[in-house]
Amino acid sequence: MIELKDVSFAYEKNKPTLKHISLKLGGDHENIVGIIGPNGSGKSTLFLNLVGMLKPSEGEIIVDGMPISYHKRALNNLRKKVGIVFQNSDRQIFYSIVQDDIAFALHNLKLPQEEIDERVDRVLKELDIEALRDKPIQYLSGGQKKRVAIAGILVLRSEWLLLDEPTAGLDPDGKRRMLMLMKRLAANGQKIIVSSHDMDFMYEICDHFFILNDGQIVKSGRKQDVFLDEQLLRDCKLAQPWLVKLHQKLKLPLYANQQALFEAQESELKGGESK
Ligand SMILES: Nc1ncnc2c1ncn2[C@@H]1O[C@H](COP(=O)(O)OP(=O)(O)OP(=O)(O)O)[C@@H](O)[C@H]1O
Repeated sequence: MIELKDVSFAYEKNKPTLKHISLKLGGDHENIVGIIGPNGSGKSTLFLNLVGMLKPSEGEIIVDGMPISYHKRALNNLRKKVGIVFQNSDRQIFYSIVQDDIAFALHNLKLPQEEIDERVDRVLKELDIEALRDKPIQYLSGGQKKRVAIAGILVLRSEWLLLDEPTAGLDPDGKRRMLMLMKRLAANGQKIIVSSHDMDFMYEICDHFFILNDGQIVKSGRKQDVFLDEQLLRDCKLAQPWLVKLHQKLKLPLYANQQALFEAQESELKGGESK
């Protein structure tokens, strides 16, 4: 469980970017938590506070019952628990060849070579990037770099995975793969915190949401709690997912994902045919 207690953060004195945030992450049935909010609302700043790269100006962050300690060794231990994939993949790629980059943090942890090889092999397969194994990173596309950056964090097998805009720059197939990967990880018990401006993606993947606006949490809850309030979404410059629009404008049931909608329509069509 990660708990924020009255956390504020300011890059510049007296101009807080995060304002008195109190929340709990990692409750039952909340494997994938979404942080949504307009540009500049503080999502990335919140993520950097969660991994100890920024320190709250006020309040504290408690991970598994212990307040984050900002000493070097404590922060190294925290990174084993909470991994982050930045919005900009270049920020976390250090080595020139894909497999060396993915193995980098594992060498730092001084794991035996055999285990490093096994973990790297597995993650290359999982992300379907085995063909990139020996490629120089400078020749990869943006979407490929994103997958390498994610691989470099997944190998650490941290309990928490923070994904800042994981679908930015991905084509529709890349987005679909990301969705499947996150579902697979969550089904295996991985706790994920994700932020994205793609509301259809977030609606489908997240179990629980926090809306951040101007550094404050203005709403939290499940899909139906946060996405049915049109006025709130407008105030926070957020789009309504298409499944929510179908529900509100066409009075269809509120489907959790497009598969549920298609299955329901299909069985209705079949029912009509058999009459
Ligand atoms: N290193 C920094 N120094 C000073 N101000 C910063 C710094 N990084 C971010 N900010 C400011 O903090 C505010 C929140 O930025 P942040 O990147 O956390 O927002 P965000 O919600 O992630 O935005 P986006 O959706 O555009 O990624 C913005 O006003 C931004 O200009």
